[in-house]
Amino acid sequence: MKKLIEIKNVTKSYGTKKVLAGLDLTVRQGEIIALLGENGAGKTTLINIINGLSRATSGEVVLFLPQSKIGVMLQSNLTLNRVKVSEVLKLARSYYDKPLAYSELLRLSALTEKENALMTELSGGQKRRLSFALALAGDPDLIFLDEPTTGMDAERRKEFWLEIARLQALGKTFFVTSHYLEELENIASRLVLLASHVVKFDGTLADLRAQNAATEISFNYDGKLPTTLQSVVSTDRTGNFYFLTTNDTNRLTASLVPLFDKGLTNLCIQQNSLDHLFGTLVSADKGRKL
Ligand SMILES: Nc1ncnc2c1ncn2[C@@H]1O[C@H](COP(=O)(O)OP(=O)(O)OP(=O)(O)O)[C@@H](O)[C@H]1O
Repeated sequence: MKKLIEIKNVTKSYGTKKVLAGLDLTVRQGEIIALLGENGAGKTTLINIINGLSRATSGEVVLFLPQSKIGVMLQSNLTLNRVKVSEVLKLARSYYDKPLAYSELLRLSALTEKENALMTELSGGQKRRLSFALALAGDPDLIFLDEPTTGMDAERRKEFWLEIARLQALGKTFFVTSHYLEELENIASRLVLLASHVVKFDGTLADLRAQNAATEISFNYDGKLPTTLQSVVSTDRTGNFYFLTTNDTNRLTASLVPLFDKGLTNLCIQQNSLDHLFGTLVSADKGRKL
């Protein structure tokens, strides 16, 4: 697929504070990249550098598309006093030679019923959706979404991600940051984890599962687990709730069978979640630094 951005050896420091140190990344058309990292890892800094809102201390960002074909949905909503939804959408369109049709922008904002409402009258989730539509006003090919679903309820989040999937099918590319990892799990085609100032992981969820532990097994059990359990990668215990990970589900489950007669209940087997894998990677990274 066509290259859209190439980031080469980018570093960024604020005074003596190092945020990015030799970061390399290539973005290709049609990808939905989830940019992951703890608070302060440098996600917004990287997005700002790519968009020319902040300057890298050194290194290079090469764009293979015009800046006007990049849309950005910032982390905070812009709210103008005494301006209606319809007016701000029309204003955003006026900045571009080939904007999306007004009716399409209104549909993307999911505010058809609120077309004549003032921006100040919108709820938090509605403001987020309006910010999304504004980012799409110029019909961009690459869209940055910084914490896009903050304030949206479960149903609105679902609708939002369906819209992203629809736009991806049309060839649009997305770069997303969110602390709601469960919603990125299904949509992201690629995960990029920032930690210790560099890209610590770059690949698919399947790659991440293969490199760590593919499956989570949890259950309730009173007492200590026997040493006969097979293929356990990690064990966590809170009271009588056990949380195990494994790369060989069948072997571990088979070795748990004798515990059914000894009070094991609520056995649950599922694919390792991005939430848990992220935690594993971040703590491994911190462990290495000690
Ligand atoms: N203008 C600035 N001046 C000084 N330090 C800054 C500035 N902007 C960001 N930082 C620092 O750079 C680091 C990275 O911040 P950044 O906002 O990029 O992190 P983030 O990964 O987006 O975090 P979050 O998940 O909380 O949004 C933080 O330690 C932050 O305090």
